[in-house]
Amino acid sequence: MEKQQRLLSSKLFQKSRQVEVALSRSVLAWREVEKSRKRGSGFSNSSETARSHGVQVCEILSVHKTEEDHRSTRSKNRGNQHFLQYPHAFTVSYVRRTGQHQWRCSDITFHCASQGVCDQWIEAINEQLSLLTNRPKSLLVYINPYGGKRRGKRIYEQKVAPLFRRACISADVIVTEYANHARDHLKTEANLDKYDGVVCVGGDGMFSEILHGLVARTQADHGVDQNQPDAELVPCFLRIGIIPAGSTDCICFATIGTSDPVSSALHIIVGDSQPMDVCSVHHDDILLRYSVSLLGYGFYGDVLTDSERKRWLGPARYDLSGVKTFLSHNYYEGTVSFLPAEDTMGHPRDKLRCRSGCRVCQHKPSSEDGEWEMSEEKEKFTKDGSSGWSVIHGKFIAINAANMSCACPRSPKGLSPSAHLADGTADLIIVRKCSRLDFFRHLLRHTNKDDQFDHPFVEVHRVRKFRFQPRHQELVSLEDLSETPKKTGFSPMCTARTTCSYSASHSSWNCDGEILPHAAIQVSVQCQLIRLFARGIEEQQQCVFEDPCTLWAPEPSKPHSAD
Ligand SMILES: CCCCCCCCCCCCC/C=C/[C@@H](O)[C@H](COP(=O)(O)O)NC(=O)CCCCCCCCCCCCCCC
Ligand SMILES: Nc1ncnc2c1ncn2[C@@H]1O[C@H](COP(=O)(O)OP(=O)(O)O)[C@@H](O)[C@H]1O
Ligand SMILES: [Ca+2]
Repeated sequence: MEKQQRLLSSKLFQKSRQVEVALSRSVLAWREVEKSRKRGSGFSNSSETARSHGVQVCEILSVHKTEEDHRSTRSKNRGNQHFLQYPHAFTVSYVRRTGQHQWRCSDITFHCASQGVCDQWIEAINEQLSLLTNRPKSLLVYINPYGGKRRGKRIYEQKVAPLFRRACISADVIVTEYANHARDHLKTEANLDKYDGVVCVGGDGMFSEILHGLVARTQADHGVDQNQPDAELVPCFLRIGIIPAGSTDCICFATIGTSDPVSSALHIIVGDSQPMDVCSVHHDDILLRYSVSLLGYGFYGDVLTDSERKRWLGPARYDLSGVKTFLSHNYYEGTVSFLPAEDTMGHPRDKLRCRSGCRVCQHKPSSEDGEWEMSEEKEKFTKDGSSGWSVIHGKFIAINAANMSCACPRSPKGLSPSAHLADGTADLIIVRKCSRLDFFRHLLRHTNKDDQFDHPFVEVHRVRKFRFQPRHQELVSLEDLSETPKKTGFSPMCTARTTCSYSASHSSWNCDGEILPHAAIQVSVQCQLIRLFARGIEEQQQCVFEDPCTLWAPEPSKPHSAD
């Protein structure tokens, strides 16, 4: 094992135990000094039995002097010789993994013999922390006070703000007063030069506001016309952090592995960075919206439309509307065309799950790559009327485009368990007209380990672009492109009827939880357009880091000791 260079080492006290403490560029480690060798000076490498503990420097939040606490500890330990010998203390706050992707902040206090040693430790750790340049120092926070169970403000103030303060991060907080407040503020007013990131406290709908504000601002600053479906969009510079306080929170769940405000805050503090694909949704030459999670027509569109009328119910509205929509059992007729992503490493039905450091996402072809040019060529060729695009006419219960897994507490593996966060593709899931029982079987598989694509009426394709054209396209006036959705009218020629009273020729698109006013859309995946303060879901073993024991190996020359 490669030996790490020790920057500082001391014999200190932790609780009532004497410990050896050492700092390298990457690890802060400590281990109990064995009784037999307590009188010796410096470190010994002969101890194979003492248990080493350690924390990666990149997962230390902060270090500070422990004055108040220390005094009370001293009085508690009156008479204890060690505490009289070690009257100064410093506390290190660090990330501790508590299972199921949950992170917590833990503190450890080390007691030192002199003020000088204590200061030296604080300075040395702070120096290493200052080298971590990806950490945000200043954040712009938007809170939706009405998202989810209306707990956004309390969650931020009680769970997140204290951690930001501990990590010396300054935050300007805006509690939104109306829908699209955050989007418009970001788009036109906010002085973004002041910040290292934007934090969204709310659900997927609130995230969508931040996304639209930031992407629109970035394109405006670079003179890019978002309405052009072929425009090359400029990636957003600022990262976005999500503090989950909504109803589904699938963007947070699928990028961190849990929807937990404290874990999210810690990922922001350590300065994680996760690139994310964004789907642009156009109707002819007008940009309708962007989407990062689910674009769903039919079932999920109908669930959303119905649930909006039940907002007062909070997150439970989706379950109620889900059952109602399921019983309605509507289907819709139309044409789906898509450009398959043939040049990617993965497939929607493989077992290559997108995890922290995902190789499929790293492999994504860049615009300079031959691979990418080839697929662009193929597309042009197709527009002339030949191969490349695939076309499906039919009757569909649901058409879902999952740009990421869409894992959430309701469906822990998500709509498309092997979809990738940043590979430049989306998984297009087509559920054809089938019986209620079959559709129920398909839905049920979103909640267990069975393959939801293993049905004859379901097909799934990994795509770069797709289009949908409903069978009977109503005429849409330009006013209909405004943000307030209008209910589509019944076409007199409407034939896509169901056996139930609740039926319409067209459904709506559910775009990250917002209703789209158009049924006919053209969608294109914009590879890695944004970045989140996240790292993707960690494999359980990824929490293990380099063994701090290497720090205890003997130094060739005397280490810089602060004993
Ligand atoms: C039989 C049980 C079936 C359970 C099926 C669960 C599937 C859940 C898939 C969830 C995909 C979520 C994709 C994310 C969407 C969000 O962007 C978006 C906005 O989130 P926000 O409110 O935080 O802003 N959320 C949504 O659109 C919510 C979708 C939730 C759909 C719930 C559907 C429940 C279906 C229940 C059917 C039950 C049939 C029972 C028959 C007796
Ligand atoms: N102050 C506000 N008043 C009303 N609506 C708001 C406000 N701030 C944000 N919104 C809107 O609330 C909607 C739902 O927000 P979200 O945080 O996603 O909660 P949920 O997950 O419960 O849907 C979004 O469409 C967002 O634009
Ligand atoms: Ca993707």
